[in-house]
Amino acid sequence: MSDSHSSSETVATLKLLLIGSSGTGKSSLLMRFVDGVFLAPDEISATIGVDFKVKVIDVEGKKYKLTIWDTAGQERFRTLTSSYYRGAQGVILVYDVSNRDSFNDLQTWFNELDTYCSSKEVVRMIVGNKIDKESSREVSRQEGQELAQKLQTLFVECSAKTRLGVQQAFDELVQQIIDTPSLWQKQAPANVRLQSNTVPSQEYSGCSC
Ligand SMILES: Nc1nc2c(ncn2[C@@H]2O[C@H](COP(=O)(O)OP(=O)(O)OP(=O)(O)O)[C@@H](O)[C@H]2O)c(=O)[nH]1
Repeated sequence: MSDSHSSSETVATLKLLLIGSSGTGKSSLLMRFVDGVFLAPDEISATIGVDFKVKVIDVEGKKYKLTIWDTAGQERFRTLTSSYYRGAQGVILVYDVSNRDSFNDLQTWFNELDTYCSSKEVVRMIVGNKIDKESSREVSRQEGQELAQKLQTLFVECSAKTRLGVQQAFDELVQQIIDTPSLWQKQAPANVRLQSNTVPSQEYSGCSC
């Protein structure tokens, strides 16, 4: 997969979400993936509400527009939760490998995901971030893998700081979405007359939840 600077002729727009407890590095992962940067702790602030970034990527000669949504981990900043989940095709649940509480919190995040995004097709991935903090690691790679197996999600460990594993995480998630056409190939051709009980879509109608 590679970057593309033009958003023309995109095959589909894919909506991806980042969820997980506060401070796990969701905004940092988004910035690393989209902008290629990592902000120092004194340069980054907690997300208030929702933020999103757009990136066009090239997969096997076809362009896909990713809209990647980053929500606040802190409960008091979370609003409009259901609209945030609506239409998502891929969800990344982030924990911090140096913070066991953030790993234990994953079940709660998973429950929220199940509540708002009941479709079994939506691609889920657990990401253990901050692997550069190896000396203060509290959650082993094996534990992460076992939870992912139990919850039937993809699993990647990474570091937004060093960028190790970040591209791989997004690549695997997007590839799995592309391999599940029913998630995003719901657009009716412009010249097809829709049945009266069919809701017309604009660019796509990947509302999977
Ligand atoms: N060492 C290290 N620190 C990281 C990494 N990713 C993020 N951080 C730091 O962790 C802190 C929290 O990062 P954020 O990206 O703001 O976390 P968040 O999950 O978006 O937090 P909320 O917006 O409150 O939900 C910041 O000080 C980051 O610099 C990483 O891979 N390694």
